[in-house]
Amino acid sequence: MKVTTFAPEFEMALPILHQIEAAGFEAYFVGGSVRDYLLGLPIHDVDIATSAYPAEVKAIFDRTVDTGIQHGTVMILDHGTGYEVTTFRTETGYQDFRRPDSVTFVRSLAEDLKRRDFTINALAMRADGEIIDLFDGLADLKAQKIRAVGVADERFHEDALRMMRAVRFESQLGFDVTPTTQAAIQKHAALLAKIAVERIHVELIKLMQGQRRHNGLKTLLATGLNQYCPGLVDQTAALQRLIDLPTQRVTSESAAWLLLTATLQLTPATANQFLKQWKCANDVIADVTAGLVLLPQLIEQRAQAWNLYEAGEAVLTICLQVGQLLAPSAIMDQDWLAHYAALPIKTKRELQINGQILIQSLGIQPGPKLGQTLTQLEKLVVNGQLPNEQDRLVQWVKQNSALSD
Ligand SMILES: Nc1ccn([C@@H]2O[C@H](COP(=O)(O)OP(=O)(O)OP(=O)(O)O)[C@@H](O)[C@H]2O)c(=O)n1
Ligand SMILES: [Mg+2]
Repeated sequence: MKVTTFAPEFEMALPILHQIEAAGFEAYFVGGSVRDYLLGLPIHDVDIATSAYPAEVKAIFDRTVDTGIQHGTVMILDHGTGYEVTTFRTETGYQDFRRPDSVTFVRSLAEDLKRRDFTINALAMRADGEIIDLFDGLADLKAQKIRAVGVADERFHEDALRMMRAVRFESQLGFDVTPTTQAAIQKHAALLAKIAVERIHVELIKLMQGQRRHNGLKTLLATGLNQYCPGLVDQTAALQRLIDLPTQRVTSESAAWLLLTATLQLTPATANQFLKQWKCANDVIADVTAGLVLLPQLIEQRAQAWNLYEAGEAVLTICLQVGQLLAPSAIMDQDWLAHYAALPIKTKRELQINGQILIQSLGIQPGPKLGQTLTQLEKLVVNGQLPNEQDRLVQWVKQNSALSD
């Protein structure tokens, strides 16, 4: 098969392929970019594979960086954006199920493609548009199948993370893992224990945000991969609830974790531990734990102005997304975004008073009481009980607060 038009992302990188070919070597676009282009999906990174050895690649171009030279990867800076060019390689050993014991550079594209994970990821595209399809990846793209290249057991032994990639692609692409590949995942699920949680995290969160989340989750559960994921061990009932939810997508990492922790019925405190085990970033943990406070308030329709204010717009947004899956009618009964928009202030910075002003205008001393009074004022303004005007706020302190005693 030959494609006649290129995506702009490929057009931009074509001079690199041409230069490598002109030097007498082979060069191809490979991996996810070829797959996504053939599926009509947006392209993320354009990866290039070549028969030229790293030193030969560096001799062809003016500006290069050794980004992963021991694995055969050189970054080319000659054509604007950096492009990673990787020498064809085979890997042997895999004693630890995640890193090859040694990488051997080879001159043959076939040798390189046959150690890739799935047939749809083992396609290569030449500068003239010819698609090299040694493992029936095109047929699998058409049939929407995720099939390991060659013997599935070997592919998962080489890198156990590939089992998570399989279920992630099921969700992202809406494809199905073939029965043979699925059986191999089930057989080797325990190898996932060898993989760093950070890498599993990336795949799980892509799965959770995919268009067919339930598809990937079903296979995760059916193969027992969940048994090697922190906090998901023996969570069959919760995962089944997640599978049975409406199919709308969640579109951020925080929303994905909120959906997962809410379905697992975690509290903010237990979610904090769960998310730490998954090595989540602190800002994600903060949003998700705040979301677990607000979400039930929204679903039970008891969220007050102060609750919305404390949560903030970002947390409200993820709660609405997740709430629409967990309790659609309850969540949609009120226009929470309008409630939020109507708040007199959105942050403390907007409050027309601060400690300095109180100290100056009332001659009071700094201390814990000052902080308490400011919080009191903040609540009164948020609840619409006092206008956000400096004079009125100072006046109120004079008349009401213990500070002026
Ligand atoms: N564990 C892995 C990771 C990657 N690959 C190969 O390297 C390519 C690029 O890897 P990567 O960018 O991680 O994944 P993509 O398939 O490109 O998917 P994404 O769209 O998420 O980048 C894959 O297509 C596949 O050919 C592999 O065989 N085994
Ligand atoms: Mg990629």
